[in-house]
Amino acid sequence: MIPPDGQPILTAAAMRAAEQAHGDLSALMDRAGRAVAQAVARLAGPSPVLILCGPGNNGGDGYVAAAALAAAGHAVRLAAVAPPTTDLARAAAARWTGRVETLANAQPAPVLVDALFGTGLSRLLGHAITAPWHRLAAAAQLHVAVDLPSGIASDDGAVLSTPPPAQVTLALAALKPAHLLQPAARYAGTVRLLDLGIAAPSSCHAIAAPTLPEPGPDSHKFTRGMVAVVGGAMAGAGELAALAAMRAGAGYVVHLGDGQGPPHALVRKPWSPAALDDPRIGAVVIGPGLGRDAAAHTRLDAALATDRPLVIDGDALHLLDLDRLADRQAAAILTPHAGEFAALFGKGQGSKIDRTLAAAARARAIVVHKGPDTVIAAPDGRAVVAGDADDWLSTAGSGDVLAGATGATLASGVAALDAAAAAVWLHGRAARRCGRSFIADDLAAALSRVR
Ligand SMILES: NC(=O)C1=CN([C@@H]2O[C@H](COP(=O)(O)OP(=O)(O)OC[C@H]3O[C@@H](n4cnc5c(N)ncnc54)[C@H](O)[C@@H]3O)[C@@H](O)[C@H]2O)[C@@H](O)CC1
Ligand SMILES: [K+]
Repeated sequence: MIPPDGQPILTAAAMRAAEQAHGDLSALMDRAGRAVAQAVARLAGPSPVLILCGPGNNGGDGYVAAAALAAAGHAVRLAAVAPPTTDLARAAAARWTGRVETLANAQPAPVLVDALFGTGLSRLLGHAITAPWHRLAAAAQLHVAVDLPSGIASDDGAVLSTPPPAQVTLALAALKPAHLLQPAARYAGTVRLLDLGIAAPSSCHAIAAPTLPEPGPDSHKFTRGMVAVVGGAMAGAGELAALAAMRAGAGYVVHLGDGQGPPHALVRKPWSPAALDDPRIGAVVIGPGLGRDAAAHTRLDAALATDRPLVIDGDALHLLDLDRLADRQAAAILTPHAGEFAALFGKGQGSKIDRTLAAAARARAIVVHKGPDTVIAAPDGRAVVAGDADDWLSTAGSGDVLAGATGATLASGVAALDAAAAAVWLHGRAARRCGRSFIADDLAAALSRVR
């Protein structure tokens, strides 16, 4: 049971291609079912298990798992929604010599295993399936999904039919987008990967703890990374971003604009375009509290005209002409939430991952598409997905904190995609450290503890 951090994410088609390339599908199902049995046995302890099997290969995994649990002496029953329809599932079902109960009449068990549908789900689940399944799940103490919670769309995380939430989802061979994308991910509970020994290459991965440069004996404030935050109409938002940049590890942070007060470590200068010419600046953060007036336009213009790496957030995203990015050599990271993303890139097509990749290609920049799930995409087709954001992050200023943290990681010298992913990771972890009803200032402070 491998944690999802850093693991490849595959669409259903890519997963099928990886299975085909492996060749021996029956051996693969055998491995999958046994791995599920082992995981369920560990989770269930001595408690009796009821496995619900669908007609396809997800159900096939369920039959193999049931046979393996029974062979190990575990109390296990099985209920099916329909007879198996694939050769693989039929062969798997033949290995289960126990009784096959109907879903409608099945009695509850303390541990319920959902092997109804996986990556092959193609339509809504009927009431004849959902009603007894919800009844059985409500009576169970532990609900485990095989590969995916049934009823959710593997590739885009849509919920076709609302499943009873699982506490644990056992992803087979690789993660699927729905394990991390909302709204599906909230039904998956804790996701654990079962390694089936097949190569599952992907340019899309789950977020993982970053490797960021550590200060050494020869470090000084400018080698740690210098960040310039462009202030604007709402000075507090820019200052919050500046504070976050300091807490995320930047050695020197300057706020260009109005505003005063602590922290004393923050360097304050009045806005001037010339201030951006300092060659020591490793990243310019623009957008938090910038406003949308003529002055804001001028400041964004000046930032785009520099050769410094940029983090573009908030108001600056509303003023941004994407074509201006095409001529720039230095990296740019855009951090839109859903509304800003739609305004900049339109509705788009496909999953949040597809749409963010298309946006990154269009902008020729790293795009951090924020939300309860955050997708970070690069123009070269790589993507990183962060699931399960802390719900308490829905607080004013949390985006400013992310923008500032991104300035720090970008100024530290790591590649732009890694810098963006690192900041998202630090931000997410900081939120967890803050507990409940925290404010953005607490979040910025917690970045130090996460670093
Ligand atoms: N990833 C891997 O390496 C492996 C995957 N395997 C399993 O194979 C699964 C995919 O199997 P399948 O492609 O057979 O797909 P599923 O088992 O997910 O479902 C397909 C079957 O369900 C029917 N169906 C789809 N939606 C329905 C609905 N709403 N109501 C009623 N029937 C519906 C289809 O007509 C088809 O018969 C994976 O999720 C995984 O569990 C394993 O067996 C082997 C290893
Ligand atoms: K399932």
